[in-house]
Amino acid sequence: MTDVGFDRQGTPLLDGIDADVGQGRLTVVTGPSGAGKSTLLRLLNRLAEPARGRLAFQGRPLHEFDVLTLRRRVVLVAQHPVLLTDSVAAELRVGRPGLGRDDAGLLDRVGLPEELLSRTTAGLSGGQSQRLCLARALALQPEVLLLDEPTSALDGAAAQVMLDLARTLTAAGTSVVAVSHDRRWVRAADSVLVLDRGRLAEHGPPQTLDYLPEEP
Ligand SMILES: Nc1ncnc2c1ncn2[C@@H]1O[C@H](COP(=O)(O)OP(=O)(O)OP(=O)(O)O)[C@@H](O)[C@H]1O
Repeated sequence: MTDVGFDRQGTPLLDGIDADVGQGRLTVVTGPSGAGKSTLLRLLNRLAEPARGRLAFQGRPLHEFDVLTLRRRVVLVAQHPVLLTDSVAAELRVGRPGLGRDDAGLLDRVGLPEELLSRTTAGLSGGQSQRLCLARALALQPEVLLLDEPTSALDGAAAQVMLDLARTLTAAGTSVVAVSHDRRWVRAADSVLVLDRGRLAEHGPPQTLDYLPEEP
């Protein structure tokens, strides 16, 4: 991101954002509510388009990518899960109809039991739905995973599974960018972007930051 800005109804919502998301790194975007964190994440796979500045992925301007191709490589898991099918097994195949018999493995990676495979999506809890959306995203084997508040619907143990998964993914070369208010995520990050009222207030490894989220 180079000098990136985004406006809503003529008012700058993000401005002057300069940042790098390195390959195989965990980047955490944090800061007060309404600072523009989700909007920043949406810019990274063209769910929002910048009003100013430049975004590039692997050296190529983001606007040159075919949107569908980009969104299969840079996959966003939204804060509020949207399930697209009526069964857990079908949900895992949304992006990869030819997916083999790795369903149980995908569920296991996000901390869901294999028994869910025979269930409908209708009866899932918020936390289960959020994790199923993440498993659906993992089926695409993304190069970059964008996570918006990945632990907002999870208890402490399940939240730790998510953080461990993020670190496993980065160790395997996937880049993870997560919006989070959780101090554990901030402390575990390779790099942190602190947004405040649409500006990049701080950017660096966690130990160099003044800002620490209120949530434990
Ligand atoms: N669809 C929309 N229409 C109008 N305003 C919006 C819309 N989406 C976001 N905003 C506003 O843009 C600003 C930034 O929103 P954004 O969701 O990016 O912030 P955030 O830092 O992710 O907040 P939070 O931590 O509360 O999720 C906020 O003031 C918000 O009210």
